[in-house]
Amino acid sequence: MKKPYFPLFVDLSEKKVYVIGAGTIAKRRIRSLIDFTDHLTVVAPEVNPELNTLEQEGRIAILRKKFELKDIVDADLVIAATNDHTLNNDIYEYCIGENILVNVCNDKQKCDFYFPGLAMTDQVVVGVTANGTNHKMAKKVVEKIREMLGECL
Ligand SMILES: C[C@@]1(CC(=O)O)c2cc3[nH]c(cc4nc(cc5[nH]c(cc(n2)[C@H]1CCC(=O)O)[C@@](C)(CC(=O)O)[C@@H]5CCC(=O)O)C(CC(=O)O)=C4CCC(=O)O)c(CCC(=O)O)c3CC(=O)O
Ligand SMILES: NC(=O)C1=CN([C@@H]2O[C@H](COP(=O)(O)OP(=O)(O)OC[C@H]3O[C@@H](n4cnc5c(N)ncnc54)[C@H](O)[C@@H]3O)[C@@H](O)[C@H]2O)C=CC1
Repeated sequence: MKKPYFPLFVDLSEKKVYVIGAGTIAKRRIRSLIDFTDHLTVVAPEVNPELNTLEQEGRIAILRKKFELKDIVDADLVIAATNDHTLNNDIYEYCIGENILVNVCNDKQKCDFYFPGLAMTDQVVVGVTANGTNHKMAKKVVEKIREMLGECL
């Protein structure tokens, strides 16, 4: 049986994180990531309005353009979250070749790491995965943990 993924708590504060795509899925991931890095760049021609606000607040940078591989030459971590699956796959292939950690949101086989559901307070960070098998269960567990942490505050 495949072994579960280890919950490694990583210092992303100085890492260059790129999210390609700026739709529904990307927005949720960006909302999670901004608490962990000051170097988050989004590349997409169409951008969810909530992300414009984060840009105005200086919390993310946005390149409003179609993605090109040269956009991520200095990347440490990449999330491919466009609705173009061929492009997501190209991003995956490039990142694997360049040893850049990559997550492709529409294909769990193309993820160096899974994106966790997050529950956070000032003192605690909890990340939850169902090992790629059940994002609905991950969501349910996260909601329970959020309630529990809320009760402790
Ligand atoms: C494997 C994984 C890889 C990765 O890292 O991308 C992956 C993969 C996929 N997700 C899909 C769809 C959706 N995922 C969500 C939500 C979440 N997905 C998350 C993680 C992961 N998703 C990774 C580990 C999963 C695990 O732990 O088992 C969470 C935890 C974190 C986050 O994304 O922020 C977050 C819940 C927590 C939270 O909300 O707090 C919703 C919305 C919802 O559920 O409300 C939908 C819309 C559909 C719906 O509504 O059903 C599909 C499309 C196929 C399908 O529909 O099944 C795939 C592709 C595939 O499975 O191959
Ligand atoms: N939203 C959902 O609930 C689910 C989404 N998915 C998958 O997740 C992926 C993303 O879904 P959503 O966020 O809902 O899509 P969306 O349609 O909301 O957003 C797509 C984003 O990709 C960007 N994009 C398209 N072509 C691009 C290019 N050449 N360069 C840069 N950016 C480009 C668009 O500008 C847009 O910001 C898709 O592959 C979809 O199949 C799968 C299951 C559920």
